[in-house]
Amino acid sequence: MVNFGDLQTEIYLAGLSGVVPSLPMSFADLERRAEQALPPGTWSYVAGGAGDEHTQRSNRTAFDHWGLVPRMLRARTDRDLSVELFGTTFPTPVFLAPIGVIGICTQDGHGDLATARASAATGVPMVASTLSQDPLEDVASELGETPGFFQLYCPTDPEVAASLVQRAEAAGYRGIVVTLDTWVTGWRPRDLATSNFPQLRGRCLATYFSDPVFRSRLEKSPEDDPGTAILTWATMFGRPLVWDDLAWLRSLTTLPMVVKGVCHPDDARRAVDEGIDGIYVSTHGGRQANGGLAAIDCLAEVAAAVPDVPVLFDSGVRSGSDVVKALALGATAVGIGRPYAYGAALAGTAGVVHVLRTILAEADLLMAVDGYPTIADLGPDAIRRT
Ligand SMILES: Cc1cc2nc3c(=O)[nH]c(=O)nc-3n(C[C@H](O)[C@H](O)[C@H](O)COP(=O)(O)O)c2cc1C
Ligand SMILES: O=C(O)C(=O)c1ccccc1
Repeated sequence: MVNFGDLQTEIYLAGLSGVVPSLPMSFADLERRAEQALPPGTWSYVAGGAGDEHTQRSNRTAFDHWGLVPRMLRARTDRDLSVELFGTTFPTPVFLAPIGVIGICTQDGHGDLATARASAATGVPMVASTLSQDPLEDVASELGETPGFFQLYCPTDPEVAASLVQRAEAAGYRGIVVTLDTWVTGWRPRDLATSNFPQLRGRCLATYFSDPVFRSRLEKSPEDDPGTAILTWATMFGRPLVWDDLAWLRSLTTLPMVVKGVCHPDDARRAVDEGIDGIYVSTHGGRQANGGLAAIDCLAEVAAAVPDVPVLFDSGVRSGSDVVKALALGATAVGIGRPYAYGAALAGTAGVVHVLRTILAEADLLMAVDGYPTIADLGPDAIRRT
């Protein structure tokens, strides 16, 4: 297992032999190099967001108006970053957020597998997207000892939805994350300007195309008639989910079920009342709705509303200090999104591992310096709005 805290020592010691890191040490550098590494269409799809990207920017800038409060004389060398999620203890409080085009972010076109290998190497769980270049079973088989979760984009066809969930369960995923904020695609000027939507070009549909129920809806197989298969996918992609659907969704599996995209405490409370096991606060990285609140500003209120279930969080996390702030505001675990896609673009599995190690090493050192040796120490007193 990778040791996160040792990264700083490792880098300085290597420097004594004249070796400097080949991969970026700051998010700004990572982003710049990923832009050079990715094909332009993939870059704008990943980096872009909805509308004029105000929400996407706010997801980032909002972290700046939260400040951690340093506490002294609480130094400890036996720091513990582990968290418990649905009965499993994970070594760190971060996870890999679902990224539907991670498959095409690596040069070999198997970025989902590369990410799963990074998850296996680090113990950082992956939330595998419905939209993958390799079928969900193949992704699961690369996860090694690290438990994974499956993210469901609920299709309009209920039997296809049930099939996807059953396959995820059979493949060994430990929970289902149902994304609620993407039953239609947000207005994305960068992609519209280039008429580029990767899935409509047949990318990242392997889980669908390998699904027996989806295939039964086609006259010809996706191999024989990919055009019709893609259009059929596009027609059934997003079920307009309403509260009345929740009991049915919940009945599809006995695995823990998490709902993603919740930003209002009433929605969180109601979902938990209706049997949902975890709440995932997210604004989808500002890719879906523009003109909204920053996700980090929604977190504390949602977390306070559902004290008895895990609260996952993503949107705008770029550094270890962002992770620590989200934990202090009530997250149980914090999702890394675009940064690992950029790591994958630069160096596949090694790039994803590098991004996770840098973020976690910074989080660990920050907790050390600021006097919060364990995650349990990071309560509301640890953070203030400036
Ligand atoms: C290129 C891209 C593809 C994504 N695909 C999915 C997906 O398939 N399912 C999903 O629930 N969220 C998806 N997301 C949203 C992420 O899970 C996460 O909410 C978002 O990336 C967080 O914002 P950040 O990357 O700016 O931190 C995607 C995000 C990006 C950037
Ligand atoms: O790009 C996304 O964020 C995403 O997850 C998605 C995938 C398919 C349709 C709409 C959004």
